[in-house]
Amino acid sequence: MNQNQLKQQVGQKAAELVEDQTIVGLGTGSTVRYLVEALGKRVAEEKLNITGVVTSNATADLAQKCGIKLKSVDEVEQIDMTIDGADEISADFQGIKGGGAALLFEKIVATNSKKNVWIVDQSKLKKQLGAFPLPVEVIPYGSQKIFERFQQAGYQPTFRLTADQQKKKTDSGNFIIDLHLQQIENPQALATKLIQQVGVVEHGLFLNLVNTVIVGTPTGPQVITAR
Ligand SMILES: O=C(CO)[C@H](O)[C@H](O)COP(=O)(O)O
Repeated sequence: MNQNQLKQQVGQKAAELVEDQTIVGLGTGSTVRYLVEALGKRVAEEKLNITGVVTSNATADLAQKCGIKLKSVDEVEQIDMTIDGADEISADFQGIKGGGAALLFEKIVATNSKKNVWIVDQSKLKKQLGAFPLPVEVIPYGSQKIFERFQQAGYQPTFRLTADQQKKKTDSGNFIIDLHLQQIENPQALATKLIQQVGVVEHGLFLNLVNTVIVGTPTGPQVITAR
């Protein structure tokens, strides 16, 4: 099974977990794409009555095409369950997200959800976080100064660029600086340091947010729940 097939497997499995009459947070990325398509199918075939709260314009476009009705996070009291992808997950269920530049809305939706589930292929499971570059969303004004401070701290930053070499803009019009850290010894301490930096809007460390992960493996999806 290739990586895409594993992503499809967990996207479809997660769609089965969604109950009728619930409010569902919909993450962003290629794995979530399969989830949204499978949910759209359930809406059409089973008349499943759900409301989606999206985490990006890309997911909003897809969900609308799939016939899923949407509300913004501010229009709902609470989200019953959010299902999202991840870039890395450590053994203690901490994660890095933001590979798709949607980390800000993803974290807002996740922190307003009763339950968070991540869907990943098995390559995303790691002993320790940090091999995947850690995305940090920064406001454009002063972003060069933040970049230089990250350089001085030894974080090996790079601005994320578009295909035509422009600084990538998030759905909120911010830039992404990716930190090439290799290993993150203390995710909580780093998270605290980053968020204290003026101009940093959010970072891709998602800590203590998830307790269920569905992992795609060649022998089928495995649901792992934190103790
Ligand atoms: O955090 C994200 C977007 O900001 C994605 O969930 C993460 O990058 C995983 O993406 P994919 O499912 O395409 O591997």
